[in-house]
Amino acid sequence: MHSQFPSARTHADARLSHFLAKFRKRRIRPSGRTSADGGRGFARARKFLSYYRPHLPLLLADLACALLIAATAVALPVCANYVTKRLLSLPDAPDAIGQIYAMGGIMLAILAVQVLAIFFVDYQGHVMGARIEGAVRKELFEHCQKLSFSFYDRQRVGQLMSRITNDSLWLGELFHHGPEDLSIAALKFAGAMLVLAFIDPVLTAVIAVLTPFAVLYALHFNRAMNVALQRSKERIAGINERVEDALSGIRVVQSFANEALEARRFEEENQRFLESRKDGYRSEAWFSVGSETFAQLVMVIVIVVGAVRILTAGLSVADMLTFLLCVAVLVDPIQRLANFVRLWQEGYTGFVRAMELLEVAPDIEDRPGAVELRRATGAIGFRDVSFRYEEEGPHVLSRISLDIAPGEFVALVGPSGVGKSTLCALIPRFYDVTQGQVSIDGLDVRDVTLASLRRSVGVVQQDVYLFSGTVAENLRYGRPDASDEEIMAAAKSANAHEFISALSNGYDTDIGQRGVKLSGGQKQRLTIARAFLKNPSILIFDEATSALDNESERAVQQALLELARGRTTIVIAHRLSTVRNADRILVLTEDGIAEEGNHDALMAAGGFYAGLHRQASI
Ligand SMILES: Nc1ncnc2c1ncn2[C@@H]1O[C@H](COP(=O)(O)OP(=O)(O)OP(=O)(O)O)[C@@H](O)[C@H]1O
Repeated sequence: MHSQFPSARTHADARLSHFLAKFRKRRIRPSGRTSADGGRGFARARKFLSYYRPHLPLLLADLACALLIAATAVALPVCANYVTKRLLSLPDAPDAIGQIYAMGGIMLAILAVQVLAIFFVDYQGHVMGARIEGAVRKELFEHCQKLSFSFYDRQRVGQLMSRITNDSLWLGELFHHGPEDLSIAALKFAGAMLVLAFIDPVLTAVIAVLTPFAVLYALHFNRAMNVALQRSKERIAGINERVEDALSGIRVVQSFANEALEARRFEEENQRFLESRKDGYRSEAWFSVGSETFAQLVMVIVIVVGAVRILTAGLSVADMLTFLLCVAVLVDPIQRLANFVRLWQEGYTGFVRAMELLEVAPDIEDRPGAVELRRATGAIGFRDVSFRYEEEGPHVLSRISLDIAPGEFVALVGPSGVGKSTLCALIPRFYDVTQGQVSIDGLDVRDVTLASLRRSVGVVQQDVYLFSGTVAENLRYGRPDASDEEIMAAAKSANAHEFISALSNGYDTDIGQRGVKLSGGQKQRLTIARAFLKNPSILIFDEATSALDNESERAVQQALLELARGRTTIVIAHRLSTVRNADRILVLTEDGIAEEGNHDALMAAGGFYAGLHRQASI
């Protein structure tokens, strides 16, 4: 059964225009400015560092271990130099063998320290990274909960999910390896160069000259990898969006037999993702080849130049051996940096995407000094209210003024798309008025805290949304601390107890995702029971227009009347029976509130409402 009121535009039209309105809105990247922006880059760097604050002791221990790893790595060639240069040159000294064993012992002790430090860094460092990653994900999720309806009108859920889940996967590695790899690499490099400079400054200078070329090469491919990774993150978000859309709407997909179409669309996204991955891997391969070549090149140069200097400049074989050992220590930071750069790219692009989302300020927030709305009596006032969804868009509501008394039951009727739902959405501040004022108990809704406002207003929407889980869990959403008895009482008041008891596990029955295992009328009664538990002073009920059989409709109707008792109620009414019960009927048209009064008065006036009613009765 459809709405008993014929509409100026059909519902299908209204939904289509909703859809088009949404589509027309430019989907922006969450941040209006680019990540290249300098000031923002600085703020992000500070934000990045701030995540370490709760883990400072662990970070310091991590850095101390990094220092130990670097120091022990450089110490081993120095010990080798001592053994080869000092002890082997005096093989006849009485304690030479003993000293060699002693040096062996020292080197084993150094190795033991190194192993312990590596273990600490690997284990505790990763734990720290994972904790920070969890904190960022939590912050993202909590932030998303605060963003307003208008934000979600513009964004796609699949894309947002990708930012919260996929993109944050590398953050832990980044936060862990960032300080550790950089400090180990820098310390090892500096330590090895220092030892090398002591042994042979000329050979060291040759290596020092080569290093900037390696750095420039790395920076070049670093940038290419960055671009490719950013793109592939956007594309995996596109895949997420497709999956979310196609699986959430699987019933529509299958009923239109459009599985092949969806598969084709998915494959397009999949291919685009693959292409961006390929670009990334190409840059990565060039990068690895370059760093590996540099390492090998240094080794060859040391062997050749070192050998020449043994013959011509009196460099000892022991020094040459130490030199080669030091070059191995020197090459490690270069390879470590190469790995780190890849990791940095993955992690940092994810971090930037996370920050872009965190930088979106909720446009509906508590004003400074907002007061608690104590148990409201439920008087609602609209003063000269105008509203439009977009800055440049048309006004949906123009200069509406209206007073609703505490406890009044008001039915809102009118053609589809004139703004009935929009008008109601302004009361709990799902959107803020463009002009004018909405008040509850004489207080501007913008002057009270959002939490207390939304506690006072219960909304039962036409598009029933239930969460996966059991019946009881869904009901408890209305009041998390409700007892089992209270839940049952609410279900009884909402005419839902009987059908719930008949389910296989009663209140513990799993209702499937979004309540797919329940009928439309049953779902609506559950949401009414949820509102009973919430017990708000003001109730907004967007009556379902979809088919409910007579019995279901009666059950929902009774539940609604029961729920409305003692509270201010606004029903966006589609059924004659609801309208008849109302204290006052408001007819909203494109020109504003065209008529108001009770059923009899409006019928007697013979205006728009009477016309609608007559058509509906035919
Ligand atoms: N989130 C939105 N963004 C942009 N435009 C919107 C949005 N929601 C609604 N609109 C537009 O605002 C107008 C009023 O919509 P609203 O849903 O308030 O009408 P309604 O009278 O409740 O319709 P119905 O009876 O069909 O539910 C419509 O033209 C609609 O396209």
